[in-house]
Amino acid sequence: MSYTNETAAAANDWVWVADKENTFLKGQVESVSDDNKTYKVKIPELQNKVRSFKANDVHRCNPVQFDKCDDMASLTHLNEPSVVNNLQLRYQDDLIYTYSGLFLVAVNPYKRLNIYNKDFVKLYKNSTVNLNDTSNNSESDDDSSHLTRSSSVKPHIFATSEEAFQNLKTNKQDQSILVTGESGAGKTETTKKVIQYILQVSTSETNKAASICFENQILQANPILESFGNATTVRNLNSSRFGKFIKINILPASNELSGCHVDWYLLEKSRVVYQDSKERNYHVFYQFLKGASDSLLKEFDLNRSIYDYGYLKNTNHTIPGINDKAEFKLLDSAFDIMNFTDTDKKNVFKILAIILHLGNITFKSSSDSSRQAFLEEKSNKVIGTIAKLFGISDTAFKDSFMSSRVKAGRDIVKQQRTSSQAKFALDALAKSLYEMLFQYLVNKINDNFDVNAVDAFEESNSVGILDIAGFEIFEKNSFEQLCINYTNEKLQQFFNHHMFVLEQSEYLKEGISWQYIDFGQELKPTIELIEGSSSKKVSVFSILNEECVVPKGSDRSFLEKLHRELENKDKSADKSKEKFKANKIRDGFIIKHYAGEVDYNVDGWLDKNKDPLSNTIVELLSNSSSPFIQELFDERALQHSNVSDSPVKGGRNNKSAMFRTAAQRHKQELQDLMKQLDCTQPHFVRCILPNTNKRPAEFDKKLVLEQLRCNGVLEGIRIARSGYPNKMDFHTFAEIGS
Ligand SMILES: Nc1ncnc2c1ncn2[C@@H]1O[C@H](COP(=O)(O)OP(=O)(O)OP(=O)(O)O)[C@@H](O)[C@H]1O
Repeated sequence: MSYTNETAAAANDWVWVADKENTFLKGQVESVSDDNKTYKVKIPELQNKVRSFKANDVHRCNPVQFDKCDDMASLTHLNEPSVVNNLQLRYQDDLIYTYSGLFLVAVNPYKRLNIYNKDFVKLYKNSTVNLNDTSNNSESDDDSSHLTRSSSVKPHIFATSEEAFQNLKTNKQDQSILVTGESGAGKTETTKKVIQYILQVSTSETNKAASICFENQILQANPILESFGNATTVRNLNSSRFGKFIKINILPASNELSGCHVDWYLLEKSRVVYQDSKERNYHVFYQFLKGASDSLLKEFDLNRSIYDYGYLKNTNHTIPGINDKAEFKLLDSAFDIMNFTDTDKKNVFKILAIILHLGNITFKSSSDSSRQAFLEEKSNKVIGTIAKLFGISDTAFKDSFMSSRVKAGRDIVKQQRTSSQAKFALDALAKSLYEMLFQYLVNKINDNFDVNAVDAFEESNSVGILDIAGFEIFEKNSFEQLCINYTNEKLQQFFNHHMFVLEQSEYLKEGISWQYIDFGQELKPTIELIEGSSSKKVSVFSILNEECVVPKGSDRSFLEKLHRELENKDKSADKSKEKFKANKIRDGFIIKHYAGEVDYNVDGWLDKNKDPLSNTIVELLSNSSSPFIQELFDERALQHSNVSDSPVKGGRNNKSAMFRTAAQRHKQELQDLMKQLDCTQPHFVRCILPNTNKRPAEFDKKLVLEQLRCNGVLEGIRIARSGYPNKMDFHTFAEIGS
């Protein structure tokens, strides 16, 4: 990437040069070719060897007074190596937070730093400065104040939290803090720090008891979300496998906490039935089996050995530093604090037990030519246990996954499934149940906050913290990556547009005539390619949804249609088509995202997008004799009917027909999120993974650079530089001029 306003280097200048092994090295320019295209540079780290470089691979170093600078936007020479070098120098001194214009960059320290205690809260409390202060000579008519972080305190997540809190109080406007980054980069820890800070500065003096009780509840929602939504992965021992948006409501007049609400996105439900080697299922399964009482386990026909369960037995059972038994105790008390009754808790554990048993239904390898599924002998007992827990009959349950109903002309006929089809149906049920359980838990947490909401009649404002995975480019990219990359594309668009609005208002305030480009528009073609628009009906999602309902639709027919409809063969002016490329060699397609080209493979996309549950099983369970199971499936059916284009027909038993595809659901949820974010004043945090070994003090420059390219930090710099890159307040300008 090159930066338009970067000044070219001359002889004797110190520069950064590209280097395969070290990412970049420092050197001194010996000479520049007449056409300014080639540089000869002497490199001390390579025994003063002189090497030739193309101009694009040579970037000027900053004067030493800029070393470890707090805000990288102030660097004289703003280029990739300078940004990475500044972060590295700071990281070595445990300065993990750095500003880059509107971004707060946070590099994971992988060690406890003593920078989050009460003294630090005190330091940052009331530390913002008012940009509209008259002493700043601003002639703005705008009567809202803009409180921003002060340069007298060091960059910190508390400074960003304080900025949000003060703007909420002063302008009575909702705030958002958007935290993104790779897995293990520190998003969840950062989110917790924001919550910790907001809770500490917003505690009301007048209603202290109520406030502390509420604070406790907000903090206790976390163990529940982590037990059910986090798992050990290769990257992170406690990885959140879902995105969340936590809104903390505050009464601006009294600073009192008044409520809280959690929304969640993209739970990785495949983990319930399958985990990569060295990874685990969701924490709660291990906590439950290790920590529950003997009588509770007996009630659900479970025993303690993790090796006895198909969905757990191939996973790492013990993780150093994680005590599942102790965590179960914490979960149990979190349930109590969140007002879950004993019956509620039993219902939750019952679903976990059903899922564990579902993984134990196994099939004989079939020798018969029909390839019809045959159960292993011991599975009949498991089926009996599951049916009892579900509150349905054994035979009806067995029938629901051993056979399917297919349309033959006007009739519906029963067809026996093969063992892999039956296993697929069972796994689908386990995954859906887990997702429904997660939804139930979040609903219950939110209901509890609503009941405890302080002074519901007074208007409150919120600080919303979004903790969501950043852009993903893996070796193999599937539907899940498309959803997360599409989300990040939208969030980047939101950032670019926000920056545009801010810059534009600056120029207007100063009376500068300037045609500023809305960089948010640059992302539109990619977003439209994925989700479609009123003018562009055909998109990746629309084709995928269509293939899920047409007879004989398959991953292959989906891919063929994508190539047919979206490839820009006629070189039309359709900008979104420029963002699409077929990849015939790898059975997939390529999308040009802002963060780079991503190669998607379409294996399994139709199954991932469709309702994984058959009508038969939904009907069966919504008529269960267990009120909880019935309610769970009623809830699901209601969700479907709310968004369905067609009205509910045929009453209760027809509810399963109202399903939304995963793509439709995610598109809708994202639209709702963006609508909420649009009404907030946003703040942006980018978490950075410094190494893949989870080690303190290790800084992998290449890894960091890749993240800065993907997470919009370098994009932000590019945009800033396309306007007036350096801004000076009036006094300084006058001083320099005189
Ligand atoms: N500010 C911090 N101070 C100390 N340790 C930290 C900090 N941030 C992150 N860590 C360490 O890094 C680990 C991973 O962080 P975290 O779980 O927040 O990552 P994440 O970005 O939320 O990952 P995922 O997307 O997988 O959930 C933490 O468990 C902790 O050990």
